[in-house]
Amino acid sequence: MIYAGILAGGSGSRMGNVPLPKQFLNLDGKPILIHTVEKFLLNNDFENIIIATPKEWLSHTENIIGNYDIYDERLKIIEGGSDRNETIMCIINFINKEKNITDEDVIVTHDAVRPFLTHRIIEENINMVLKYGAVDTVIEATDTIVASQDHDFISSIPVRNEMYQGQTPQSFNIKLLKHNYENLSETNKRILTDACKILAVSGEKIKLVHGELFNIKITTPYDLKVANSIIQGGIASD
Ligand SMILES: Nc1ccn([C@@H]2O[C@H](COP(=O)(O)OP(=O)(O)OP(=O)(O)O)[C@@H](O)[C@H]2O)c(=O)n1
Ligand SMILES: O=P(O)(O)OC[C@@H](O)[C@@H](O)[C@@H](O)CO
Repeated sequence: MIYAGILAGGSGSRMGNVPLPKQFLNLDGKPILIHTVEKFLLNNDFENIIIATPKEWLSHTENIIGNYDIYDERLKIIEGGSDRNETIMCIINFINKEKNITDEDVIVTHDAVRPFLTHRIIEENINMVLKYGAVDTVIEATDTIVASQDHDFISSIPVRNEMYQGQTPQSFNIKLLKHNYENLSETNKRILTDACKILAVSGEKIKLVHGELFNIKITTPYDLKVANSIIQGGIASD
C-alpha cells in the first residue's frame, strides 16, 4: 500500500507572533494546510492520507477539513509528536495499528507548510520509492554552499555541482525507516532534523527526485509573502 503522511505537528515558532500555527494561516483565501492536502487528494494511489497536528489543534483541523469541503474517507487526522521525526513515527504507528505494515508498504511524507508541491513530484516520489525504498526531493544549489563548523570561519566549500537543497516529499519503505529510526542513539534522534538523514547515517541509498524552486517551505513571515507572490504571479504549477 502507498500512504501519505502530512506533517502538520509543529508550532511555527519562527513565524513570530501569529494567532495560529503557520500551517493554519491563510494563504490566498484558505489555510496553508488545505492547499497541501488538496494536492494529495488529487492522487488516487494513496490508501490513506494521514495528517498529524498538535493535540490542541486536532478539532480545529477537523473543522477546517469540513469548512473547505474536502472530506474524503482516505483522510485521517491524528496527534503528532514532539519533533518532526517523532511525528513521522506517530503516523507510522497509526498505520501499523490500523492495517499492519507489510514489507512492501511505503509512505510519502510531506511538510504541511510546502503547499506548492506538484502532481509530478508526488508521482515521481511514488515510482522511485517503490523501486529504491528511499527518496529525497531536492533542487540544485545555485549559491555556493559555505560550511563553517565554528560559525566564525570557513571550514570548507564543497563543490557546488554536488550540492542540493533538500525539500519534501521524502518517501520511504515504512519498515526500512522504522527499523533505522529505532536503531538511532537518543542523541541522534534529538539532533536529526531531516528524515532522510535517518537512513543516510547508516549508509542506505536514497534516490533523488527533482523538486521545484517554488516548492518552498513557509518558515518565516518573509516566506508567507513569497508564497502569496507565487500565487499572484502564477509561478507555481500543478
Ligand atoms: N513536532 C513537529 C514539528 C514540525 N512538524 C512539521 O514539520 C514541517 C516542517 O517543520 P518546520 O518548518 O520546522 O515547522 P515548525 O516546527 O512548526 O517551525 P519552527 O521550527 O519555526 O517552530 C511543518 O509542516 C511542521 O508542522 C511536525 O509535523 N511535527
Ligand atoms: O525544522 P527545520 O526547518 O530545521 O528542518 C526541517 C527540514 O529538514 C525538513 O522540513 C525538510 O523540509 C527538508 O528541508
